[in-house]
Amino acid sequence: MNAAAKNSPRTGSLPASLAYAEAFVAESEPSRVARRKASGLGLASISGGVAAALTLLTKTLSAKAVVEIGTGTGVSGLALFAGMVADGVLTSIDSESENQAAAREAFSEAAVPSRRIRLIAGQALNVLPKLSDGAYDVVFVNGDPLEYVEYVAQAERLLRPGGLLLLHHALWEGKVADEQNSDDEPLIVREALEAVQDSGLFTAALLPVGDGLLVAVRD
Ligand SMILES: C[S@@+](CC[C@H](N)C(=O)[O-])C[C@H]1O[C@@H](n2cnc3c(N)ncnc32)[C@H](O)[C@@H]1O
Repeated sequence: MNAAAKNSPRTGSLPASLAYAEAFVAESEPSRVARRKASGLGLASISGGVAAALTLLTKTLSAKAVVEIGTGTGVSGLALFAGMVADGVLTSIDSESENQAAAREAFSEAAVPSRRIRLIAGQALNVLPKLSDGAYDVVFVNGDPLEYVEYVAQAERLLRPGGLLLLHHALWEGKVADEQNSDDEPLIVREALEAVQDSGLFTAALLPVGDGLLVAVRD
C-alpha cells in the first residue's frame, strides 16, 4: 500500500475506526454507574468519545465556570468536572429533579466537592435568562433538541470572548445531513447549526464524534 492510500480515510473499516476512537479513553467507574442509571431511567448519555472531548476542551481552556443544559444522571457532568480547574463550578440545568438526584450521587461518588456543584431544577428557557452575561467559559447543550435555536441565542450572551459552545447531537442520528429529512429534531438542530454559522460570532468545527459535537469558540 502506498503512503497516500495508507492515510486515506477510505482505507479500512470506518465503523471499526469510529468504535476504536470512541473507546480510546477509558471510562471511570462513577461514569459507568451513572450511565447504567441513565439506561434504567430511559435516558441517553453522551458517548465515551464525546466525554473525552468534553474533558479535553474544558482542560485546554482551564474552564472555571461551565453551564450545562441537560444534567441527566451526570455522565457529561463528570467529563466536564474532569477537565475543569480544581475550584471550577458547574451550573447544570435539568427539568427532572430525579435525574439530578442521580447526578448528585455520581458527583459524590467521584469526590467532587459540593461547593463546585450548582444544580438548578427547571426548564432551561426559564433558567438561562437569569444567568449572567459573558460570565461562562463553556456552555454545553444537551437538553430538549426542539429548543436548540434558543439555547444558541442564550450561549451567545452567556459566553465570554474565547468561550466555547459545545452542542451535542449535532448530527442527530445521521438525519441532520439528510436535507430531505424534515423530522422535528433534525430540522431544529440544522437551524441551530445555521444560526451559529450565520451569527458571525463564532468560529466553529463540527466533530463526527458520538452523535456529533459542534465546537464553536465565541469570537
Ligand atoms: C440526553 S439527557 C442528558 C444526558 C446528560 N447530558 C449526560 O450525558 O449524562 C437530556 C436531559 O435534558 C433534560 N431536559 C429535557 N428538556 C429539558 C428542558 N426543556 N429544560 C431542562 N432540561 C431538559 C431531560 O430531563 C434529560 O435529563
